[in-house]
This record gives sequence, structure tokens and C-alpha cells, in this order.
Amino acid sequence: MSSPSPKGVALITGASSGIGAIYADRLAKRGYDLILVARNEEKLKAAAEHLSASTGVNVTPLAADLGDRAGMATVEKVLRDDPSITMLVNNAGVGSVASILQADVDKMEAMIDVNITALTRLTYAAAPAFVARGKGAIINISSAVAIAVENLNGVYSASKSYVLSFGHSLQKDLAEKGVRIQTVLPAATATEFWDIAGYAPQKTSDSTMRADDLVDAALAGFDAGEIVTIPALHEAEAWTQWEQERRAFGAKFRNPKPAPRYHVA
Ligand SMILES: NC(=O)C1=CN([C@@H]2O[C@H](COP(=O)(O)OP(=O)(O)OC[C@H]3O[C@@H](n4cnc5c(N)ncnc54)[C@H](OP(=O)(O)O)[C@@H]3O)[C@@H](O)[C@H]2O)C=CC1
Ligand SMILES: N[C@@H](C=O)C(=O)O
Repeated sequence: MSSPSPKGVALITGASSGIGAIYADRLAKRGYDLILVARNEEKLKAAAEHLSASTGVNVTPLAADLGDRAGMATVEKVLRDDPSITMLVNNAGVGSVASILQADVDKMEAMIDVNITALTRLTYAAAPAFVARGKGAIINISSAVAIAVENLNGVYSASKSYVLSFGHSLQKDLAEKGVRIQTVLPAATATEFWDIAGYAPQKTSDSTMRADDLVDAALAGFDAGEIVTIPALHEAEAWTQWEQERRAFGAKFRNPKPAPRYHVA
């Protein structure tokens, strides 16, 4: 056991594979101690042993199913009670490419549990602790389909739109209290996500990004102070303009009467 890192502990969900495993590697190399969360305990233990041996940081595997309340509660308690945690990476998620006519609604609900409910509950557990300490960072992994919503399964895309909207709101509520918020929107990235989502060929498509590049770009965006990071978007000004227009739109809704096109007397 090494002495505790001055950077504190990063708790990463979905750290047993893909994007979460790369976050674990990069944050360990940056000197964070880690708590790695996922269901597959064997993979978490192997990652913990490898990372602590190769980087010297303390790595704790925490097996939990974020699709059920007991699993969520276990991780929430750790976030509330461990004062050394300085960063939460809400990365665990599952996807689907099925249309509403093909998809099993129970699987859709299970997806909502992981992609929305767990992410929300873990954020609610971490945020008060971070505010009390006047510092902390929450990185939420959304998706490019938060915007390009027609591309994949509708519940998946909507769950990722939720993560993006939630991030805007967290920024409003927490930024001035010393808490960093970053929402990351990966486009197609080469991970097991696609095997589980039901379209394995996407993993090897020419348009698919390497998971290492995705995480390295996302962390560069974090270092640059970005609130929303979209590694695959080359035209940064397009996002800035979209955001300005979205915020300005709010003012257009302040009317007590329906628009004339609805012909309400
Ligand atoms: N790959 C892509 O193209 C894109 C991915 N994303 C998002 O990136 C995030 C990471 O996905 P990615 O790395 O690609 O996919 P992977 O399938 O490789 O990783 C998903 C991770 O989430 C964990 N996980 C899944 N279900 C649960 C659960 N019920 N409880 C706890 N952990 C769970 C898995 O671990 P375990 O099975 O051990 O529980 C695994 O570690 C997701 O939120 C995904 O939506 C966004 C845009 C594009
Ligand atoms: N963001 C990816 C999935 O979530 C995609 O754009 O395909």
C-alpha cells in the first residue's frame, strides 16, 4: 500500500473494459489513487493489480451492479463517506441499436437504470461531499447520439441526451461552488459496447475512434476547462454557436399566450 495520493481518489464506473479501463490507466498515470467499479470482479482485480504495480498508486476494485438499487447504494455510500475521493467518472453504460419494434422493454428499463438512474444517484452522492470540501470533479460520459438522436436505439440516445442536459444543470448549480463538471460526448469508439449493443462491425469501421485517443482527447478537454467535450468534432466553433443559440432560445418561450398559429381565441 502506497501513501495516499495528494491528488486524491478517482472513482470510475465501468472500469472493467473499454473507455473506463483507459480512464483508469490515464488517471493512475496522472497520480490519482483509484476505485474501480463494474460487475466483473475478476477483471477489476486484474486491472487493479496491474495498475498499482505499474504506476505505484493505490487501486481498489469495487464490484457492484449499477443496474440494481443495492449495487448503486454500495457505491453511493463510498462516495458519501470517503473524504479522499476528488473525482467521479460516471462512465458505466450500455447501448442498443434495436428499434422500438425490436427492443425488449425490460432491457430498455435496465438500460435506463444504468445510464440514467445510477449516474444520477452517484452524482447526488458525490456532489454535496465535493461542495463541502470546495473542490471535486464530475466527468459524465454521454454520447454524440445525445445530439444525433436518430442514429441508435431511441432509449439509448435519450438516456445520453439526459446526461448532456443534466451536465448543463450541474454546471449551473455546482461550478461556483468549486466543483468541475465535464460532459464527454464520444462518437463511435472501438470497444465491446458494440458487441453488446448488437452491431459488432462498428468496432472496426473506418469512422470509429480508438478508445485511447478518445480518452486522451477527453482529458485534454478537461485540462482545458471544457464543460462539454466532443473529441470527434473538429469544428469547435460549431458547438459554441449551437450552445449560444440554445441558451438564447429560452427567452423566446416567455409568452403568456399561445402563438397565433394555434388560433387560440
Ligand atoms: N463505444 C462507443 O462507441 C461509445 C460509448 N459511449 C459510452 O461510453 C461509456 C463506456 O462504454 P464503452 O467503454 O464503450 O463500453 P464497454 O462495454 O467496453 O464498457 C462498459 C462498462 O460499463 C460497465 N457496466 C455495464 N453495465 C453495468 C452495470 N449494470 N453495473 C456496473 N457496471 C456496468 C461494464 O462492466 P461490467 O460488464 O463488468 O459490469 C464496462 O466496464 C458508456 O456509457 C457508453 O454509453 C458513448 C458513445 C460512444
Ligand atoms: N456515440 C456513439 C454511441 O454512443 C455513436 O455515435 O455511435
